[in-house]
Amino acid sequence: MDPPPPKSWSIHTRPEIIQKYEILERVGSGAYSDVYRARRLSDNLIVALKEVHDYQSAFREIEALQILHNSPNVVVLHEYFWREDEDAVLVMEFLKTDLASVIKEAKKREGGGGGGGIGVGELKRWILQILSGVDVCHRNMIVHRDLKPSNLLVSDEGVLKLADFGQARILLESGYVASGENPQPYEEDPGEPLSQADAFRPSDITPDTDTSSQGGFRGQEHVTMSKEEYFKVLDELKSKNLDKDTNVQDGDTSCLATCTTSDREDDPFKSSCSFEAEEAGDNREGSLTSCVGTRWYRAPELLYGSTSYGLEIDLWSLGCILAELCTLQPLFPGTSDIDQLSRIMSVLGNLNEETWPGCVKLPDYRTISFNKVENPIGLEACLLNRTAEEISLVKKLVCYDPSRRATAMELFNEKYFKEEPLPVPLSELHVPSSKNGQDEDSPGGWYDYDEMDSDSDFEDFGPMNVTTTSTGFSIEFP
Ligand SMILES: Nc1ncnc2c1ncn2[C@@H]1O[C@H](COP(=O)(O)OP(=O)(O)OP(=O)(O)O)[C@@H](O)[C@H]1O
Repeated sequence: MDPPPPKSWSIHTRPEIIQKYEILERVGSGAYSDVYRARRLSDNLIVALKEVHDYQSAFREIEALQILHNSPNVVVLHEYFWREDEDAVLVMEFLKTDLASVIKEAKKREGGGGGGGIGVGELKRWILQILSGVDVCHRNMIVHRDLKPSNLLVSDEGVLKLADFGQARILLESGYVASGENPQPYEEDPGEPLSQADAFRPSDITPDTDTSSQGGFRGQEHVTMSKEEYFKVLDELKSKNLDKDTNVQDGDTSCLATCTTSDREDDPFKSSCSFEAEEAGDNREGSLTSCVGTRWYRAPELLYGSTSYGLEIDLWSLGCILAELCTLQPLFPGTSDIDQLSRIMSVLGNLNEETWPGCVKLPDYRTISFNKVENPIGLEACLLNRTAEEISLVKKLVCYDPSRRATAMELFNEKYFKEEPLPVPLSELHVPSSKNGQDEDSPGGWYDYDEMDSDSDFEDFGPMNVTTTSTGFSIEFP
């Protein structure tokens, strides 16, 4: 029998919750939350109760999940509890495993000679599900900002669902995202899930009529749009957003931008934010913080401090995830932001106007410079023994210039998914029975990215020369 959960958590003392749910155990903790497995007393449904300790994170998650309601590859929000001065509690469908565990198990099979890795048909099915989830977010102009294998939850049946929208933002017009009012308690009505009136809820935000005609901002209709049309819509929305932004503070909130010469005395990166940094940098006027996402999956524009990025940051993360599914190894497992960039450069080559027109305008472009990478190894070297089609898929996403990254919708139409071996049905996927190695004390299990905790870990670099420049410093790794 499970030991009783600790009673010190506030969720156990809230009558509105314990009247409806029996809390069974704590299944995980994140930067902003504790998540419990619970039983809904009315019908014994097993649910996840996510107690979110950060107002903004809770608001964003609720807002995004309501807009994405009924999307098959996004976790379902059944209900939420929201009261002033108390943590929000989100009641979600319970999904007992995730893609990180799928990868971990596949690796074990490979090591044990049990058939090896993830079969191509399986790989295709996993990828298609991820693309479907990312596509519906992006057609709703929602940038997830923290895509990684452990945020892709998996049901017993093999259905993959995007979760953890605590860092998500809706890239629509200013003032369109959240009014600052508190959402009111909300309960899913299966008949008309998002139609309750009266109080403000994030679901009261309706899409811009100009753009909804372009292809459905809700649900799962898959509208065929060329890349040009798709980006035209995105560009229109982005430029509308920018027109209204009179106060974009590029650089102020960046991870590296604050490294000035005066910061160098002790540790040149002491001012770097951690990968779980607070989002104080985001503002309602449209300037975004670059301190989002988990480092290994963080796009180069974020690492260089951009505060005016778009959906493309998710596409970079997606590319890293696809590569990881292919090789069962993280593509760029950086131990600090600088190490992250240097790993990327060793594969893709130096960042310059040729590889990414406009990169010199990135807030931190001149703050730090890297040695010239004479012979970048290329993505092929990271994807040994994978097919040309698989390498090409990853290349379409893992490229410097964000405007060159393929959209999720484009990737759907790749020949790769229509060729033999075809994507397997869900029933043929290897679904782990739990999150690997997970226990109460180590909710993240084997895959908890401990090594990413520090942003100022220079030990891995070996010798380096730090030179003061007029704008900051330059580091050379001889
Ligand atoms: N619906 C769910 N069903 C089962 N487990 C879940 C569910 N949602 C979250 N979890 C688990 O709870 C833990 C924390 O969840 P989540 O990642 O959403 O929180 P967070 O505070 O936003 O985390 P992070 O630090 O990764 O941003 C994770 O181990 C996750 O797998």
